[in-house]
Amino acid sequence: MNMLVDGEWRTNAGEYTDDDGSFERQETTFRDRVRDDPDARFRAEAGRYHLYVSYACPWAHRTLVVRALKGLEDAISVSVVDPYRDEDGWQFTPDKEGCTRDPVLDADYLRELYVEADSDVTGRVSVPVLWDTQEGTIVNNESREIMRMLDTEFGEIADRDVDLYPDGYRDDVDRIIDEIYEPINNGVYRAGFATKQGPYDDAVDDLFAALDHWDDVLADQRYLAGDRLTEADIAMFTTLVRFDNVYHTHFMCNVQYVREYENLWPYLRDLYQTPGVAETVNMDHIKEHYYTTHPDVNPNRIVARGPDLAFGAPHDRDELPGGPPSALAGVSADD
Ligand SMILES: N[C@@H](CCC(=O)N[C@@H](CS)C(=O)NCC(=O)O)C(=O)O
Repeated sequence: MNMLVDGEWRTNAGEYTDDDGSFERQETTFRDRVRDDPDARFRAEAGRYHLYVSYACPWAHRTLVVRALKGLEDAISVSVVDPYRDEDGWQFTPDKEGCTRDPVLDADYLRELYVEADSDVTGRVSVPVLWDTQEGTIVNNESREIMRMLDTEFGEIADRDVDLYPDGYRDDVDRIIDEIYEPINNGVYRAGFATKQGPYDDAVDDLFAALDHWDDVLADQRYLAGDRLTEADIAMFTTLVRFDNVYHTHFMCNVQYVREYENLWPYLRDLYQTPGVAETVNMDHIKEHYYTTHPDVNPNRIVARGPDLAFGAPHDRDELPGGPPSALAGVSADD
């Protein structure tokens, strides 16, 4: 695998899978927090933080959705890496459609930012990254924590009063994010990167048992935690929106398409149609990344054509109690 070891880039630093053929996701390295507190080292401020993402990455996508829903576009700037990741890791290719340069170091590779933050860093060079332009360092590179910071610590700075971790729902939101992580969010990777039949079968069993479960839950409630849109839905969304186009085929999660689920498919369309969300989905980057970046899985790098999904079709979920935050009413792509 490709990673930084003591600040040096290595392209042969061990394997993705353990001896049993099971995929193992590494712990992320930078775990500081931005806080809504004037005395905090990383205090919430407009214009101070920069977010590095790939449109392809479901983890990074979570942070983009929260940024869009809260209206943090002016306060937190973004760089988008090339969806194709080769041996050199994530790269900045500003001339490519949808990609941007790095305004911080004018770097060619994301790994340069990691080394700038810690010259001895050992770890994977992953997105998302929340960068502090004041200290010139990485605050955090764990999507769940960045999602929470953008949601709860930038209240005064955000354009919209959108709370995705509301009082009264918090325990459920945390529990659901935990519950869907291993079988669903990480489950598709466990299936796709398994190098033996047993771990693949286990991953697929867990994945579809969990999808069946949440499909049942969503028969009677609009969102995962009930009648409110929360961070748990965002965590689910970024996996579901990639599912039929990528995970079903590329990662062999082909027991069922999401679009065949009675409730998950309208739920996915409902989330997609929530103001601000559709603009965060770049299916070209998503498909290019997965189909071209994993030579062990798809050595010829052919990008599968279909399916063309009707994310904009009516969903009828508004018949259930609740709905998107009222602050989003009337918000359109141009706002
Ligand atoms: N736990 C991390 C995982 C992030 C992650 O694995 N991102 C992938 C892209 S989808 C990545 O950048 N991988 C590059 C690598 O691991 O070398 C998070 O949720 O933020």
